[in-house]
Amino acid sequence: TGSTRPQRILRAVQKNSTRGSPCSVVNAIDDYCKHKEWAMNVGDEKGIIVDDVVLELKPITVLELGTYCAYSTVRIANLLPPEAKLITLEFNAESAAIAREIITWAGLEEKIQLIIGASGDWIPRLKEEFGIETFDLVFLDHWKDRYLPDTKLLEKCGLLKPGAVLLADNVICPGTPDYLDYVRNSPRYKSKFYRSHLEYTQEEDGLEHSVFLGMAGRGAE
Ligand SMILES: C[S@@+](CC[C@H](N)C(=O)[O-])C[C@H]1O[C@@H](n2cnc3c(N)ncnc32)[C@H](O)[C@@H]1O
Ligand SMILES: O=C(c1ccccc1)c1ccc(O)c(O)c1[N+](=O)[O-]
Ligand SMILES: [Mg+2]
Repeated sequence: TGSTRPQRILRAVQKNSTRGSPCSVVNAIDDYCKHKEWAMNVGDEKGIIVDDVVLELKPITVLELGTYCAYSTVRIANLLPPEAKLITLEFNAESAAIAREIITWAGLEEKIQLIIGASGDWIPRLKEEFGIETFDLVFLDHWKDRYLPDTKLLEKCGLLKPGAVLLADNVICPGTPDYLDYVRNSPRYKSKFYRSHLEYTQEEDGLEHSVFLGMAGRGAE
C-alpha cells in the first residue's frame, strides 16, 4: 500500500521546511504542489489575496471550513494578531492527522484548534463548546455544495456579527453557483469578487469576499 497525497505533502514539509517557520512550510507545500503533484490547497496566487484580507481585517476569531493539509490554516494563522484564535473543521480523519502534524511542525498549535468532524454537526456546537461569540472571518473551502447551507447555519446560530467577512474559495472553479447567488443578492451581504486562478494552474477561479450586514439587512448600525 503506497502513501497518500497528504502523507507525501507532510514528507515534503519535513524535508524542505524549517520547524517553527510557517512561511517555509507554506513555501514547501507550494513548491511540492507546483512541481511534483497538484493538490487542492488555496495556493500561492489566491493565497496572496487571502493574506491581504487577513492583514486588513485583523480578525481575532477565525473559522475555516475544510482543513485538508492545513496549508491555508498555517498561512492564515501566521498573520493573525497574538491573541487571535483560528478554529478549523475537517471531517476526513486521515487528512486531519496530517494537518495536525503540519500545524505542530509550523509551531502554530497554540493559535489553531483543529476539530475532526462535519461542519453541519459542529457549527451549532461552537458557541457552547468553545465559548465563541461570533467569528470575524470565515474561510469557506470545503465541499462546494456546503457553502450555502453552512452560511445559513452560521446566520441561524448567531455566529456572525455585522462586519464579519465570509471569504469563499473556488467560486468559479469548481464553482459555487447557489452560494454566489445568495451572497450577491441578499440584503444581508455586501459582496465583491477577487479574480484569480485555480491553484497551481491557469484555469479561471477567484474568491468571493462578503461582508455580513446583519440579519435585517439594515447594515451595521
Ligand atoms: C479543498 S480542501 C481544504 C483545503 C485547505 N483549506 C487549504 O487551502 O489548504 C477541502 C477539505 O474539506 C473537507 N470537507 C469537505 N466537506 C466538509 C464538511 N462538511 N465538514 C468538514 N470538512 C469537510 C474535505 O475532507 C477536504 O479535506
Ligand atoms: O472540489 C475540488 C476538486 C474536484 C475534483 C478534483 C479535485 C478537487 C476542489 C478543487 C479546488 C479547490 O480549491 C477545492 O477547495 C476543491 N475542493 O475539493 O474543495
Ligand atoms: Mg479550495
